[in-house]
Amino acid sequence: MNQRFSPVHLSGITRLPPSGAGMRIGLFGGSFNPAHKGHLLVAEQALTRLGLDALWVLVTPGNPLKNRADLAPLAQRVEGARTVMTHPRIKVTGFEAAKGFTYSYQTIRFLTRTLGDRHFVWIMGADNMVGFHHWQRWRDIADMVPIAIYVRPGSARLAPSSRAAEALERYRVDESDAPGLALQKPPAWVYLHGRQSGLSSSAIRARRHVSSTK
Ligand SMILES: Nc1ncnc2c1ncn2[C@@H]1O[C@H](COP(=O)(O)OP(=O)(O)OP(=O)(O)O)[C@@H](O)[C@H]1O
Ligand SMILES: O=C(O)c1ccc[n+]([C@@H]2O[C@H](COP(=O)([O-])O)[C@@H](O)[C@H]2O)c1
Repeated sequence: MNQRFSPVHLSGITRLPPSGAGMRIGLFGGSFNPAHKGHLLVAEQALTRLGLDALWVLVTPGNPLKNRADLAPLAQRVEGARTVMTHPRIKVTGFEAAKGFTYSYQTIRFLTRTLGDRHFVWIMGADNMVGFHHWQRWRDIADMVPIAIYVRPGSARLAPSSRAAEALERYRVDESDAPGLALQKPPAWVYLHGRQSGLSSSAIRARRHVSSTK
């Protein structure tokens, strides 16, 4: 077996990062197939704008709504995310795989129950807000944790009129109140505008595919 992906190595990537009572922690889930600077932008903006103590990058074993045919191994995606998102308050983990979690509501339920004295915020790009109503138990997610949406080219106009955004409209928090979001009782969500990145993992994969077939 390739040493890099051995079970021993995997155990190191599936640990939960350390944290303490009262900490404000952003949960930034994703495929990161591969990670890119757009992810770093969202993570850094979330840290600053939401006044977070830490941001945990949760590298999913596989988005339940995406085809896994070209999904790189978890260890490789975690390593890539650690390389791209170097920041003292950003921690990358693949812990959902070790727990056997498929859906984000499982992850959020587990974290909010077992670490009930932390203040978690779920973070996602605007494209995920557009399809959020397709997620397993999305209304329960909104009841469990405040949510921050970060603007993304291509979804900037669609996200605010998405089905989930309309259903949750009355819980929307003004952007100027974003620093207090982590302490708000859910449902509560904010739409963050700011610097945008046009990068995407699918475009990177497509470019790699073209150059490998040349
Ligand atoms: N350029 C970006 N701007 C804002 N949010 C982004 C950007 N790229 C990714 N995100 C967000 O980061 C999280 C993880 O995204 P993911 O790993 O699926 O990357 P992706 O570039 O969207 O991948 P793909 O192109 O394969 O769908 C998601 O919440 C996604 O909305
Ligand atoms: O729980 C669900 O039904 C669900 C559906 C789609 C996506 N997600 C999660 O959303 C996060 C972003 O996924 P992705 O592939 O857009 O990077 C990641 O943590 C996924 O596990 C979760």
